Amino acid sequence: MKQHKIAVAGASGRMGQMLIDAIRQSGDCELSGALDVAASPGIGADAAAFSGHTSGVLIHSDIRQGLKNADVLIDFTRPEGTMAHLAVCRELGVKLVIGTTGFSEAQKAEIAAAAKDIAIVFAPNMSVGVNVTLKLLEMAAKAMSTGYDIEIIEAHHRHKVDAPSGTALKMGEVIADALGRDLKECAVYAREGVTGERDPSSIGFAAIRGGDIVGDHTVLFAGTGERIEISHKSSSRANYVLGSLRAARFLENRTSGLFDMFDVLNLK
Ligand SMILES: NC(=O)C1=CN([C@@H]2O[C@H](COP(=O)(O)OP(=O)(O)OC[C@H]3O[C@@H](n4cnc5c(N)ncnc54)[C@H](OP(=O)(O)O)[C@@H]3O)[C@@H](O)[C@H]2O)C=CC1
Ligand SMILES: O=C(O)C1=N[C@H](C(=O)O)C[C@H](O)C1
Repeated sequence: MKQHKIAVAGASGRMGQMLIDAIRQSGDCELSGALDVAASPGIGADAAAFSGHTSGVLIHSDIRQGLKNADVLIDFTRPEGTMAHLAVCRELGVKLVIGTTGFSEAQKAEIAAAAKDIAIVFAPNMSVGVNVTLKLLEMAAKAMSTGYDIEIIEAHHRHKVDAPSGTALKMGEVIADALGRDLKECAVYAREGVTGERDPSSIGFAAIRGGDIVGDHTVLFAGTGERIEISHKSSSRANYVLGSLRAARFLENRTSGLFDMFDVLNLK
């Protein structure tokens, strides 16, 4: 019995395609709709065609059409796409798993407001490993609150459009919170020229883009006579896909509220 009727936004994208295949292979999920932007070459094609299968679901650009049979929408698109999907989900009472990154503060506030009416899981990284790493970072930051310089280094494929990654920013937030700092005040996103000595209260970020790197994150705690590196490396997007389906299942009995992967994985 297929319990979860899932629509996928960004159906022709890297995450969308893998998700559609994972839904096909799951025992309990059914693809109920597929969305993409009007200009996408995938519009009108069967959503599973890329993997040589037939789902019977065509990729639409009409959001209402794509959502008409869905319990939950999983969105891996761009912030402007997510915001358009969010408005229609709210209107139709469709739950939402948001994996997209790169939102402004105003857009995040709109997502939080919509969660008063519909249940939403919103997380910059759906992988179990990354979320466990976030917990490790919380502990490490508390234990190394003085005498250690903190730098966050991330590497992603050449197609990624936002930097630093949503995950790197989340790592920065978790560490800043653990240290009683405000990331907005202590983050350093770029260094060039005569920068002066490092401010010990700063949290630095470095973003590397190249090739087909799926997603690597390292947090460096550099002290005196030692340094500690806490790393997570993705070898495929399967971890994000499996986490997204867990998030969709988690929403089954929830009608409203804003959740993250700590809620889904019981890490709070
Ligand atoms: N939370 C997590 O665990 C993860 C998050 N991500 C995030 O998910 C997002 C997508 O990543 P990825 O799949 O690699 O990206 P892709 O570019 O491969 O896919 C994005 C998809 O969204 C579509 N799209 C683009 N703009 C819009 C829009 N305005 N409205 C609706 N659809 C749109 C694209 O269509 P077209 O190709 O025609 O432009 C494409 O189908 C990124 O923000 C990324 O950072 C990625 C992996 C894991
Ligand atoms: O764009 C990607 O690929 C990824 N984006 C997410 C992010 O910005 O953190 C998650 C993962 O790192 C892959």
